[in-house]
Amino acid sequence: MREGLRATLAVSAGFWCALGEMLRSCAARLRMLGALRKDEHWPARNLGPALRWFSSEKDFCLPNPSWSEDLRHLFHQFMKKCEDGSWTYISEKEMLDLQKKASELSFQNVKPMKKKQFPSTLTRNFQEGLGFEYAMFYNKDERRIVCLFQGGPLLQGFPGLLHGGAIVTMVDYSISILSTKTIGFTMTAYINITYKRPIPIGSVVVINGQVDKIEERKVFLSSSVHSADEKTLYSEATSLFVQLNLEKSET
Ligand SMILES: CCCCCCCCCCCC(=O)SCCNC(=O)CCNC(=O)[C@H](O)C(C)(C)COP(=O)(O)OP(=O)(O)OC[C@H]1O[C@@H](n2cnc3c(N)ncnc32)[C@H](O)[C@@H]1OP(=O)(O)O
Repeated sequence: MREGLRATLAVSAGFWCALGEMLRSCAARLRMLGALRKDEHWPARNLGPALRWFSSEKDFCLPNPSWSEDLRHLFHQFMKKCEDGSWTYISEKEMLDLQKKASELSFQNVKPMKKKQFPSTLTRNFQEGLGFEYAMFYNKDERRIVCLFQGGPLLQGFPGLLHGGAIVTMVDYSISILSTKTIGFTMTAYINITYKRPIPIGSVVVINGQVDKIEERKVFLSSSVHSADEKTLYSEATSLFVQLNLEKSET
């Protein structure tokens, strides 16, 4: 009898969780689609606050209701690739740890922000589905990084298309994690990007970054941005990251 009751409660809890997830998913998709509606003046009404206060407890790299089927599909494909250890999933915690360590570095004339004022990195400051939705995977042996990226309506440039600055931001951030994981903290010295095709807002792209060459403190990288089906090459970039000379920057 008690077993039966427990099973009923478990089924019912599962049902409410699934229903809650479904409603959240619909709300996030509707919010994104509402923002994309052509007859709506931008900024769209009823979006709620567009910026979020960052919570370190949540892993924003995991699928959320605003993720499209394409993004979920690619995410699960890459999670499978992680099973043999060749690729590793980069969790939000790992990114936050890097960011925390980075915030401890001292730069000339830069006052570190107080912890309370400290939001996350640019790419995490938007509400779910409205800005940068992404997950990253790292291949240590091949010195590669893959970022699965879905850009939301707040990243609009031309109507319905992603702003080039948002694209290069995501490329830069991905390869900055790659170069940092390869030789320690680095900063972008330059990034040369060629935009070949426009990216529709809400579509999923795959950013591939790789280390081409390391010369002492210099890391040369190349990257590309493709559609999820790999048929369209949207952008290509070459860049130089320089490992921080901490002795110099601490003075
Ligand atoms: C995951 C993290 C999470 C952390 C938190 C999340 C962070 C995400 C951030 C994403 C990435 C960014 O946006 S970074 C932000 C944008 N970038 C910046 O603000 C960087 C500003 N620039 C600088 O601070 C500096 O110029 C550096 C650090 C890049 C380099 O200065 P330095 O350390 O004094 O090095 P320096 O001696 O000048 O140069 C070292 C070597 O590099 C060469 N070099 C230097 N700059 C260039 C250049 N533009 N083009 C060609 N070559 C160059 C020099 O010729 C030299 O070669 P040789 O003579 O040895 O052959």
